[in-house]
Amino acid sequence: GTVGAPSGTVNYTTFLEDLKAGRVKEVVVRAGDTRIQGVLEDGSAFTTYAASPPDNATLEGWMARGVSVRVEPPQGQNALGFLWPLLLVGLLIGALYYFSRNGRAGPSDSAFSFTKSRARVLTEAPKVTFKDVAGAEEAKEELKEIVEFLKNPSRFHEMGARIPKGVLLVGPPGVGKTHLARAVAGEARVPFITASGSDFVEMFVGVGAARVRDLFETAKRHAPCIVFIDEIDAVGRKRGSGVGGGNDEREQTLNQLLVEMDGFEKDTAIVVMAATNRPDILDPALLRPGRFDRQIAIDAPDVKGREQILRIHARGKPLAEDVDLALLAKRTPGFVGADLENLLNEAALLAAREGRRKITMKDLEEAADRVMMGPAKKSLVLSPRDRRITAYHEAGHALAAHFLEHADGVHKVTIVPRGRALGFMMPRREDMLHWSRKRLLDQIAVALAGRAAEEIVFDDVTTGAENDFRQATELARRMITEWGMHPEFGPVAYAVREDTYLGGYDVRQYSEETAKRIDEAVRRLIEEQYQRVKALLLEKREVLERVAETLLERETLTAEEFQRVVEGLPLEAPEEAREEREPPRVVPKVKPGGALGGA
Ligand SMILES: Nc1ncnc2c1ncn2[C@@H]1O[C@H](COP(=O)(O)OP(=O)(O)OP(=O)(O)O)[C@@H](O)[C@H]1O
Ligand SMILES: [Zn+2]
Repeated sequence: GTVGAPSGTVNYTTFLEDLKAGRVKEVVVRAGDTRIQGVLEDGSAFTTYAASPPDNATLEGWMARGVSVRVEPPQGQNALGFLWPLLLVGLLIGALYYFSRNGRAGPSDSAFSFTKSRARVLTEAPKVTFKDVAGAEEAKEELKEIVEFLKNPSRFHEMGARIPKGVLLVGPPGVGKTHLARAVAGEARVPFITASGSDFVEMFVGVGAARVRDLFETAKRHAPCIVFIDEIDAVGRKRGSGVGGGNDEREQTLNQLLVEMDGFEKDTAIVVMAATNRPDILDPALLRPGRFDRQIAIDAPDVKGREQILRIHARGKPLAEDVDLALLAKRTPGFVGADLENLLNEAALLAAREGRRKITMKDLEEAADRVMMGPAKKSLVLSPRDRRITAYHEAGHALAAHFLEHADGVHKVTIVPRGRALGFMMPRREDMLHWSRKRLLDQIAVALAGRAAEEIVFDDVTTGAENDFRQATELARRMITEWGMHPEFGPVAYAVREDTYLGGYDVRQYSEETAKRIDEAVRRLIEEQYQRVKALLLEKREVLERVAETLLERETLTAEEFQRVVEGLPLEAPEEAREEREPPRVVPKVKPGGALGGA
């Protein structure tokens, strides 16, 4: 590869031609992402976008052509990790299927070192401004001061005002940390110099430190400016915490960074912004006054924020009349900016592929499913038995979601496999802030309902409920240890959650003996809910059969279709049902009680 070769964006077709002609040397893809980056034999770098994330067979095909393929872990992994337990009740995971696929592909064997370009300098101020950043109002407010400073540093210096040198943006992946930092530079009309923490992670002692020095030399030449370091945790990890003790190279790099931050003269107008989703693993020295002493948290957007983000990214995209972005925002809890941008892009591709001129609501809904779960695997042929099990499992989730008073109702239930799931039931959930005890219990019951249905109908159970159990158990445990919702344990915080944005991990605050009691109580709580939901399904056995059989016939049921099947009404023929779909009727549900936060 070449160092810092400009990475031009090419058409996917061009890429395929290059591929056929043997001109492609290396590619890097991110699992679940449509972006493909690579290097041609002549050393030039390129970027292209596939219509859907390349699957293993495709990657194997490329490898067979002598291309060296590297697959990086999915970007949205964390965002999804936190979304799963909250949004998707009822993944039936084909564990065996999944593992066998992954075991076979193994593209990571052929990893190669993709030469990282060093700091990228945008000498022109970026065009992005605060109005391109939706939501994040508090963050923008806090950053205004920095914008003012960069616009007119001497005024601040004359006043002897102390301006933060370093600002740490903290938040889960894809919430727009980079986007926001770029907007600060855009607002202030100053150059934006970016680097990623991983650019500095090198094998050879001294290289990383030299790059840090380089970065700040560049910055000084362009001041006033913003230096942005993405993934600062890659260099900023606590010292001495490396595997097997110290890592000289990394420590030297970190030390160099500290030296540089201390070293600006008082009147240098450089603001260093950095982003991380793991503030907890940063070396405390980085957070000291005069370094990254200002932290700004950016959270996943709420429904309003999601709608605004959708509006921003829908600009310039032709939307059909039936498109309701507010409704789409409601249906995408847990989605971050990057997911929403991706969603609109996927929808545009879907419409374009079918030769339509406008993006419809159906495109958007399909795109949302794709972003969440990966593209539908239409070609995956399940055995009749697997299909039946999946249908009953998902029907179980759906019935529980429908009949339990405090559950969320059904938005959609399907046995079309997607991503790792063989089917799923998507609840009609609109917000995730208010969780009452009753709602949580129903939620646990809904999660367990898939397995309960399997047990009732097949008198046997499968491995497909792994994720359901993880979800149910986590909720049960948190009800007891964090939310004070178990009579035996009272309103005591047994566990304090560390704010890692990675699902958090618990710092235990209780004795061994309490730990045992908690485990026992979790087990009892889950067992109770399992029995409760199993009794419900037994009572509604007829409806269960009806829903499962209809699923086997139609594969997917929308909210209204599900409602009709439950009531025993006939469905329209599949085609018409699709064409003239009425807006879904919102079945009013009991509004959940007091704000519990952190749910
Ligand atoms: N609040 C927002 N308003 C508008 N667009 C957004 C917003 N948040 C994210 N996006 C879009 O999502 C894309 C990804 O965001 P960005 O790369 O800034 O996220 P990030 O938090 O830096 O993620 P990572 O930690 O993975 O680098 C951006 O290109 C931007 O267009
Ligand atoms: Zn399930």
